Amino acid sequence: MKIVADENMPLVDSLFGELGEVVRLPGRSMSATDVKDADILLVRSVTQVNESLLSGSSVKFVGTATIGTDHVDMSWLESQGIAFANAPGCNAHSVVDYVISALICLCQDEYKSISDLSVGVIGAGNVGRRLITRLKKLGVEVKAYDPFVEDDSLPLVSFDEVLNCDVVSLHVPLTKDGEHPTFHLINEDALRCMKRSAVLINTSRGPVVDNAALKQHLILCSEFKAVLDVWEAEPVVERELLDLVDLGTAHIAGYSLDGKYRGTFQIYTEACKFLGLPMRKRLPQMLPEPDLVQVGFSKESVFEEVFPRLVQVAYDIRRDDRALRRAVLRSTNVAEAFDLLRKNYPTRREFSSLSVKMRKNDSVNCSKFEAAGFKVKVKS
Ligand SMILES: NC(=O)c1ccc[n+]([C@@H]2O[C@H](COP(=O)([O-])OP(=O)(O)OC[C@H]3O[C@@H](n4cnc5c(N)ncnc54)[C@H](O)[C@@H]3O)[C@@H](O)[C@H]2O)c1
Ligand SMILES: O=C(O)[C@H](O)[C@H](O)COP(=O)(O)O
Repeated sequence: MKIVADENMPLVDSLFGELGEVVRLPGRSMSATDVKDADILLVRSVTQVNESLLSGSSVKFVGTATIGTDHVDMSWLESQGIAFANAPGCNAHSVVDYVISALICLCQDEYKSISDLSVGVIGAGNVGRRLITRLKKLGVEVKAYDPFVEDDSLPLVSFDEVLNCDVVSLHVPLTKDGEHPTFHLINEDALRCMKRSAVLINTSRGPVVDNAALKQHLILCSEFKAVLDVWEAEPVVERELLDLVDLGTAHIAGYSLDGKYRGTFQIYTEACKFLGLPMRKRLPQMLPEPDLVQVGFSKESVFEEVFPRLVQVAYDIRRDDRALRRAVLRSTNVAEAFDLLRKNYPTRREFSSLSVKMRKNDSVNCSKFEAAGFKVKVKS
């Protein structure tokens, strides 16, 4: 059996190696010739999986180690009887870590606490729900908008109402058809409805925000802030827009090691099911021990003061912002520099890989650290 896989997918050899011959290729330039005689195709979001890639090939199963599926023509795959799997929720916690790190960073600049904010979450799926849960437990006022979800446990409001929050964070798939398409969901009109001093965070897909309208809005409204992990013309990043946003990163919100491993593992699980083979590997055995396992604070520490520092120890979004700005400034080929940053992304672990050492009687702070996504170890 021949398995063609994106070269930037971890664990492929150890998981799929025993199923067949694995050939690893750059995802963005994968061609019909590359995949013609493959049985299994494993991709990430940079490979367009459609008729022109797969027509006449022997591919029977396609797996994408991503949450998003907008790069895959699923109806064509179905019409051809080609099985398909993505990895729902695989890196959802990583994206939530990213958003919390962004909020902490912006709050620090204004000497504010995260609990001073109201946050509007657009899209209450795997990422949105986890974000809502963590933020609510941290004392943040949260509202959510999702026309496809009915759930009394969620703080669901109308689109206009969600846009009225201090922060609006996008967690929708990129869709162009149907009753509620998300292409340019945030356009000139939506931006005008938001507060003048609002923050827009986009970790979904670039075209969910009309980038030209956002650029114009940032030029006209100096108080408005934007945090962009995804860009409309990826892998090209418009320099002028990058200069205007507060934080800009190279589509790495979901790039925790945990999330990437989970993504490959989820499609390995689906491939084994498809092939009717037993799964011989388990994910926890494969994840390495994190470098930083535990942190502790002095007796006098106050949660509000140590929490931002803890978040930045676990994941500091400013490092990824600096890396993108440096790459874009120095490179003559922005697209290549963007892809290289993603290919060489350093190991990042999820908040949940880090334990906070607490005193036995400190139940209030224990629950706050847990709410933020960290593990808590109580000193006996
Ligand atoms: N930047 C990254 O690294 C990264 C990582 C993971 C996911 N993503 C992106 O984030 C998206 C969301 O991830 P998820 O795991 O939460 O997906 P999900 O499918 O679990 O949830 C998406 C939610 O969006 C809702 N939705 C759809 N159209 C909507 C609309 N017009 N308005 C409001 N809500 C709408 C759906 O009902 C669903 O509840 C993915 O599709 C992917 O494109 C990006
Ligand atoms: O949809 C997803 O899961 C994310 O956007 C994913 O992290 C993108 O990473 P890529 O597949 O481009 O490496």
